[in-house]
Order: sequence, then C-alpha cells, then structure tokens
Amino acid sequence: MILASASPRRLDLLARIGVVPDAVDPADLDETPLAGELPARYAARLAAAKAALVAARHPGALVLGADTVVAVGRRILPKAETEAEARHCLELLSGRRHRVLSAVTLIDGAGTARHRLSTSILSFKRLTGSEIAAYLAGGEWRGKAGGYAVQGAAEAFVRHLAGSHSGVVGLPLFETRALLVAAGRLDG
Ligand SMILES: Cc1cn([C@H]2C[C@H](O)[C@@H](COP(=O)(O)OP(=O)(O)OP(=O)(O)O)O2)c(=O)[nH]c1=O
Repeated sequence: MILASASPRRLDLLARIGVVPDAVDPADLDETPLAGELPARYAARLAAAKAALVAARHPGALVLGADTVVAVGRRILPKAETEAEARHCLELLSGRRHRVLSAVTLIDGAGTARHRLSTSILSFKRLTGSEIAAYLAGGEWRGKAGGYAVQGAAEAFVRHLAGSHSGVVGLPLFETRALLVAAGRLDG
C-alpha cells in the first residue's frame, strides 16, 4: 500500500488504525481551485487526482490519497504558506462557523477507485488581536488548510466541533477505514 501524501499527520492517523503503508509517495500536483469550484467538489477532485497520479507510478498497488479544505460558505481558504495568509484566514474564522471537508480516495490493485467525504462544522471563538499574534508567532499554521491546526494550540479556539476530529487533522478515520474494508485491506 502507498500513501500518496506528504502530510506526516496522515501517516500518524493511519498508524492509529494499525495501517502502515509500504511507501509514502506524495503526488505534488497543482492545487489551484477551478473557477467557481465548490469546496466539497474541490476536495474530492484533489483527493482523486492525488491517488490517480500516484497509482499510475505504482501499477497494481493499493493507493490512498486525501485532501483537506477549510471553507467559509462557498469560499475555499488557502493552505497558509505565509504569515499574511494565515492572519487573513484567522481574521475570517474569528467568531464564525466554518466547514472542514476531508476527501479520501482509495484505488485498489485492479484500478477501482473508491471515494468518501467527511464534513465537519467548527465554530471558533472571537479572536482578539493578541490571540492572533500569539498564534501566528507559534508557527503551527504553516502548510495548514485555513491557517490553523486543530491538533495544536488552535483547539483552544474551538467552541464546538461537529463531525470528525481526524478529518479536520487531515484523514477521516471512519471513512478511511470503510474504504480499506471495502478494498479488502482491513477486516470488517
Ligand atoms: C484544518 C487543518 C488542516 N491540517 C492540514 C492537513 C493537511 O496536511 C493540510 C491541508 O493540505 P492538503 O493539501 O490536504 O495536504 P498536504 O499538502 O499537507 O499533503 P498532500 O497534498 O501531499 O496529501 O492541512 C491540519 O494538520 N490540521 C488542521 O486542523
């Protein structure tokens, strides 16, 4: 089995259900949303594309790809690479409800692709300027969808989470397990 992801969180989450991939081979593709693309569609498209790209490099292997997106309404927040982007995300998320969509695709050895989507709804407290500044200084936002990581200090901003904590971190374990069972890789 190949994990088509550069995210160490996804590897850790898989290990929690006893799955250790034989290799990690990130897809590294263009993650620009299409014009007018809705968040759930976007996450599903990217998870499928990551898995397909890596499956083409490993014929016959079981390949798992995933994508996590933070959305406010129809708006897709960026994966924060700069402090300015992370600040913009946190200001938008402050005192608001948002969704985290985590799509997973598993392609089996015969080339059959199976897909699942996890949707979580989170509500953040209203963030003060000094809370945002302290969070940005901590650096946990780097490379994270929506500019925060719920598995770190940002969990203290979460008033309410409905859905999948593992999905927010990057790999929804309920859906991932269901895919692995369907493909015969885990016992049902
Ligand atoms: C919202 C949120 C996202 N994230 C992470 C999960 C993903 O790694 C990242 C979203 O980017 P993704 O494009 O889903 O994943 P990635 O670029 O890290 O890895 P790859 O494309 O190779 O699979 O944000 C957290 O770790 N915690 C959170 O609370």
